[in-house]
Amino acid sequence: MNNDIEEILFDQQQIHEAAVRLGQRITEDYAGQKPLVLSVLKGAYLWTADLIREIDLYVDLEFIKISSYHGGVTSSNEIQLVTDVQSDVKDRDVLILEDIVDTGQSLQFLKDLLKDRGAHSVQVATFLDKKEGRKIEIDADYVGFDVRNEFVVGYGLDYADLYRNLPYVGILKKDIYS
Ligand SMILES: O=P(O)(O)OC[C@H]1O[C@H](OP(=O)(O)OP(=O)(O)O)[C@H](O)[C@@H]1O
Ligand code: HPA
Repeated sequence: MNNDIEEILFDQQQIHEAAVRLGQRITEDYAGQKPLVLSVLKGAYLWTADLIREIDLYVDLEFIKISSYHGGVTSSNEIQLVTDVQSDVKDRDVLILEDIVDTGQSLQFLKDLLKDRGAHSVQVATFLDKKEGRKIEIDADYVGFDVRNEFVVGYGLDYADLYRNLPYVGILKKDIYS
């Protein structure tokens, strides 16, 4: 599996430091509040596990599963809600945890959904931000790392549902998917 990686971008130590850095900022920014942390499956499960342990607040933790990349490296325009959040988001301060914001379509879908359901505030903490990939003008509030316009895997991020268990983030060799 490691042989399929062109270049390692972020190792375990760098990832840990990003979680600490963002956790501290979120703890300060949400002081006195009890945010509803909404983890977006499957990709954000490791980021969620690491980041929430660096947030020194009472939080509710919920999961939602959406799908846009149907086994390949290009997103479909159609986002599907696969598994819905289990609690009411009305009047809640929701902090979405994403592994990556690329085209921005998934994030737009989620923000619209939460706003429609009456969330008081919606912010986003993404592990990776691929700004060059954007098709929709949308920004995350907290970013672990900016990443260049390459297909990356590991630390929750997949290609064809594989590589999520790599402990680091790397660029996938092009011959794997071309
Ligand atoms: O900004 P976008 O272009 O919408 O891409 C970002 C989304 O794509 C990936 O999810 P995917 O649909 O592949 O599901 P997964 O989390 O189960 O891998 C990733 O986890 C984000 O949720
Ligand atoms: O670069 C990526 N890698 C894995 N999943 C993704 N979803 C959007 N962009 C990516």
